[in-house]
Amino acid sequence: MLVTLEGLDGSGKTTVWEALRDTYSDAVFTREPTDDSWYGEAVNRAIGDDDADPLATLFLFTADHADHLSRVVRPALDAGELVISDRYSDSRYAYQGASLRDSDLKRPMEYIRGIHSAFTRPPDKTIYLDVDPETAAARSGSTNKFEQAAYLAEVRANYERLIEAEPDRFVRIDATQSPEEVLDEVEAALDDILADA
Ligand SMILES: Nc1ncnc2c1ncn2[C@@H]1O[C@H](COP(=O)(O)OP(=O)(O)O)[C@@H](O)[C@H]1O
Ligand SMILES: Cc1cn([C@H]2C[C@H](O)[C@@H](COP(=O)(O)OP(=O)(O)O)O2)c(=O)[nH]c1=O
Repeated sequence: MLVTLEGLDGSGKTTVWEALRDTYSDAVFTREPTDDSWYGEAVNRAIGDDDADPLATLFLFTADHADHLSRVVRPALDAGELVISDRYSDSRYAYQGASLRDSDLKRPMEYIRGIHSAFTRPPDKTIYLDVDPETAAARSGSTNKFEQAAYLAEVRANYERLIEAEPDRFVRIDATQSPEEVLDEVEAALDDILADA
């Protein structure tokens, strides 16, 4: 089973993801962008470059996803493992859908979802940590171009469109709560997901 964690920078995904490793120690924990491949390194170069071309950045993230699927996700799922990924394809739809809003692409998010539909492995469930852009930007320290409140507001709107399109796949968690409360709710949601599997 593939469960993904999604949310704005600063929503608390990594904090939750780290804590879950103790509770679900048999699961395969992974993330996007990957941190163990040259594809992921190329992505992080683009993240750190304010002049990086947005369309080229989309394809770097997508290349990293293709490698992540073949090297990590599909083998683990084929072995019957529970896979928990900190960010996955919804981040591409939400973030690059926003960063390409002024491009020649008429409907960027739909274009990106179309590219992925030819090869991706959709999540079975997605836990969405919901937080307002101002809180998210304040927590993340606005350290990179993706962490600015105005941009995060567009990303959040894209996430809401994804949730509206697939309400049964998403579990919304109020991430403005304390870390302990957020983690309690995420673990309860994950237990429910696994019980229904
Ligand atoms: N529920 C929370 N309430 C307040 N601060 C939080 C919460 N969750 C995480 N943080 C803090 O916010 C910052 C970003 O958390 P992180 O888990 O890295 O978020 P993300 O991976 O979603 O960007 C960290 O300093 C973390 O300690
Ligand atoms: C996976 C992914 C991440 N991102 C962005 C979100 C983050 O700002 C940045 C790096 O992701 P990450 O290292 O997960 O940052 P954070 O832990 O703060 O969420 O890349 C995309 O724009 N598209 C993607 O497909």
